Amino acid sequence: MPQTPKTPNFKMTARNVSVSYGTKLAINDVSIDVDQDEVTAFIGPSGCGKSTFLRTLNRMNDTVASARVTGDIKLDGQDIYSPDMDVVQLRARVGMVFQKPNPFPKSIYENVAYGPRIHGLAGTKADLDRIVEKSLRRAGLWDEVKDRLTDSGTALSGGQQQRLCIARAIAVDPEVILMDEPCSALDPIATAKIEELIHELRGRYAIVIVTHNMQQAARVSQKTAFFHLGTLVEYGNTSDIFTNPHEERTKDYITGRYG
Ligand SMILES: Nc1ncnc2c1ncn2[C@@H]1O[C@H](COP(=O)(O)OP(=O)(O)OP(=O)(O)O)[C@@H](O)[C@H]1O
Repeated sequence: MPQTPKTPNFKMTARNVSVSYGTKLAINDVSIDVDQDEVTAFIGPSGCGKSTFLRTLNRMNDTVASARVTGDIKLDGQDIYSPDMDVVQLRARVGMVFQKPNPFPKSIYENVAYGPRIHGLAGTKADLDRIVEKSLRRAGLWDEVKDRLTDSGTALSGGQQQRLCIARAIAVDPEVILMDEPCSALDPIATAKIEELIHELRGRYAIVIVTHNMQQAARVSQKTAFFHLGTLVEYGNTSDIFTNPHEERTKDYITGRYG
């Protein structure tokens, strides 16, 4: 039976976004919609601008002095580059998980409790305990750490550390989670756990993932964007991008002709 196309439910919209570092143009005129209910993957050869574009979605590029972003990016219709946007609040709403797991050198509990505490999300210690447990459960880590919440987060395995970082992002109740090559430092078993987790989190959060691994993009995402030399070459349903790409450059990349 033919599938009824899903009604789009856009959480973020980017229009004509360009990014330069000094005089070097890293992203040129990219427009994309991020659907609330889907996982969106960014793929493309090294240096094509995937991470740069990802970081525009929660203004992480603000931290790079030479970076200049132009164009228009909206979250629920609100301009995230508007002068009255509270960037701390924005980064709680649009959370981020990095390539290398980066837990704070604090206890497992504190890693997760820190954000809710500074954002005033818990009135009492019992509230905070509940948020910590819920976030660790959602990140698929609770059973492994519930008896050692006071141990240091940095003592966990790499895969557990990455799930702790996901729990830390979840704890402040984000709407969007950006993941910048979240499995590149992990072994295949830890990678499979993160991919499983992405499946479980889909729908609750809009998820955007940068990955070098095309099989991973095919496994975890519903939409794929292919970047090359700072431009968005093709964006569409993951199944179409991998089986029936429209653009020659996409075809060459997914068949391994370059990259
Ligand atoms: N902080 C920075 N300062 C100057 N140039 C930068 C900076 N970050 C990235 N670039 C340049 O911008 C371009 C895009 O880099 P970016 O890291 O976004 O690409 P990428 O597709 O994510 O690459 P990779 O897959 O290797 O991580 C590259 O030419 C890179 O050298």
